[in-house]
Amino acid sequence: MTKNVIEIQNLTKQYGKHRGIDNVSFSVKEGEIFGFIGPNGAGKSTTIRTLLALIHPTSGSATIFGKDCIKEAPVIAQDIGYLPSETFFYENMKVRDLLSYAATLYKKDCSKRIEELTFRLNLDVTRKIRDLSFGNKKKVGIVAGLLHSPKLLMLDEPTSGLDPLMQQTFFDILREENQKGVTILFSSHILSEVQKMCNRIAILKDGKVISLENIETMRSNAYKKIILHMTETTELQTLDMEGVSNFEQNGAQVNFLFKGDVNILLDSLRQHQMLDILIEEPSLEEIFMHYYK
Ligand SMILES: Nc1ncnc2c1ncn2[C@@H]1O[C@H](COP(=O)(O)OP(=O)(O)OP(=O)(O)O)[C@@H](O)[C@H]1O
Repeated sequence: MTKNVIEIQNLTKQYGKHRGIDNVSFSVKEGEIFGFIGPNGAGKSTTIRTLLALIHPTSGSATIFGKDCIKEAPVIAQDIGYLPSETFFYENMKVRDLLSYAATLYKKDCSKRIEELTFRLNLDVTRKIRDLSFGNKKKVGIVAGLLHSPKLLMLDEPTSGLDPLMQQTFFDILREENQKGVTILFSSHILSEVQKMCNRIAILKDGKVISLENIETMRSNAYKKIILHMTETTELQTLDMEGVSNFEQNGAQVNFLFKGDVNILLDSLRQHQMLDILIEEPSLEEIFMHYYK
């Protein structure tokens, strides 16, 4: 049976009077890419920071590699790579020096891996941190998180600031790591990137895990948001069809969510004159409202 790399039991973090996370429980299996998704303020960072013992839980417990994540934090840290959502580095240091310094935290020679990663991410190691753009600082964070070839990666909103090409390179690197057996906890508020990368996801809302899903199940239940700009304001009676929900018509603009065979939908729409059609991914809030009906 596959081992659990992370096991979280009833983890609660209260920031004084403010809710951080409330009774969070889930586990991540060895070799999994596990998505951790939720809107801003849901508690993703709080969960990750508690697992890393950067903050202490109010109650509950968690283990990583079978060890208590608070009591044995220093031992566990040797095998974890962490990419925080916002990176803070010594602004005056050169990238090369900063990465060499980060490598001294680990009991191994990381120089070859630093070279490989900075090359792949096209990161100029001769520049000072303060002269880097937001995206390039993010790349420094990625290299710092991966340089010791950890067995577990905890990535908190890792793609913010990376251009699409770099995101692709970064995803390629993550997939290669995963193929070597590395387990990945990937937090995001972008459903599409989680769907692309992950095997399973936990959905967090208001500090609570509201659902644990297999990504395949989630995909087969995927909603699309459809926005139509009509040439006239006639009522779209024909859209009273299976798979349509949250239907709203405002003059010539029509919005609704659709789940099902898009060909049937397009056949139905063909009967109308339209100026434009937009097909978008619904927001997480919309999915929360409709996916779990
Ligand atoms: N240091 C703190 N003091 C007080 N409240 C905090 C603190 N850090 C987080 N919180 C609160 O805990 C809740 C969870 O925040 P958290 O940063 O974990 O969410 P998140 O899912 O990572 O959101 P985001 O996507 O915006 O980073 C929020 O309501 C937030 O206001």
